[in-house]
Amino acid sequence: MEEFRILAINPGSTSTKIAVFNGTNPVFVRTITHSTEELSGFDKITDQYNFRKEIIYKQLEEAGIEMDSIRAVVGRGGLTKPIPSGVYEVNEAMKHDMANSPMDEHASNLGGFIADDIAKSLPNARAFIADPVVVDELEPHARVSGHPEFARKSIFHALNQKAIARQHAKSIMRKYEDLNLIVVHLGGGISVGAHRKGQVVDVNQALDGEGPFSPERSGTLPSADLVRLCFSGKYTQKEILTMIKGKGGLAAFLGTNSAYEVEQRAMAGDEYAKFIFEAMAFQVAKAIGAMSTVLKGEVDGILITGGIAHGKWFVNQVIERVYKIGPVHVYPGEDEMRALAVNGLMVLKGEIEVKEY
Ligand SMILES: Nc1ncnc2c1ncn2[C@@H]1O[C@H](COP(=O)(O)OP(=O)(O)O)[C@@H](O)[C@H]1O
Ligand SMILES: CCCC(=O)OP(=O)(O)O
Repeated sequence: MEEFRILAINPGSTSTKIAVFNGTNPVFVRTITHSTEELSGFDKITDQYNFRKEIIYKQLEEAGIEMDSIRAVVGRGGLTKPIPSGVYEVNEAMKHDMANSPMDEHASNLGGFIADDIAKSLPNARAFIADPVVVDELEPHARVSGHPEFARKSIFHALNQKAIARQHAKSIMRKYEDLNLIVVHLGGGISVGAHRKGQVVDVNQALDGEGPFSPERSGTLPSADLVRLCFSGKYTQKEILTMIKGKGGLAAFLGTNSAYEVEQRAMAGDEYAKFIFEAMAFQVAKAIGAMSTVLKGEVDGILITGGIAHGKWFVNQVIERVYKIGPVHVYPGEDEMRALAVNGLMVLKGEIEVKEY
């Protein structure tokens, strides 16, 4: 029997990832990285729409991918309203909410729009998103911030955290729903989630709120100092928001969003780069420690994933601080492309029900 062909599209803050699967078999996989410099030419992330779409079409064309046989285009989902984990067909309500999100922007928003656009240009394809960044399974206590004016939100690498957690559970012949895991995604943004029996009951708001600083984000900042800066007249609102997301973290300290470059610089003797990179590892380890208390110390595993998990030196810096909390497993890169494709495939085969947004 002929396998369904799926196109998976994953716009991240520092990359665009594209993959074509025949059934569960990847026949084309490509990652295009974007430097801070390259992206700083765009005022808003929505302005990157044509840039990212053209990259995708160019890559597919150069690879000679036969498009008409594609039956599903699955994009990484963005800033819709908070929703349960699952696969959602792209519809007008979703596109409206992504375009008018009260949250600041994120590249994953483009995933749903581009998937829809490509699917509409094909003879027999549907557009979906799967486990978008707004998957919300927080327990009630985790929603409370320090002031009733602010509620904590669940915005994180839901797709990869869940995919890696399930992959890990399978590898040890257990069910994801039976395990307590701390999953750490080290990408352009960094999220650290407490997965209790298959539910992400707490996680840092990795977009523009809190947690460790990351290649392009500031993470938690001292709040009163931030307020004073906002009212100092030195910066516009947009400039301050860009300090928090886009040009915060490594980009602010070291002028690059490439953790790979920072690691190379640190290894070549740049003491300042090494110090900042160590500080990032320190903050990641501290977040893992915090999530272990959410799980009341019952931690079956700490899973470290994302692009930066390729960097042994950084990962070791984290491990030496957290190995007493629970067994650590490293899954470098991500399983997002397969997760997107498999989710689309399961819908096409009728194995899971597609959810309506
Ligand atoms: N071999 C490596 N060693 C260290 N860091 C790496 C390596 N490969 C990629 N990275 C870093 O991973 C980060 C991107 O991670 P990724 O999960 O692809 O992010 P995103 O999807 O958010 O764009 C970048 O800072 C990149 O430099
Ligand atoms: C918005 C949370 C997900 C996230 O930060 O993704 P990237 O690391 O790809 O920017």
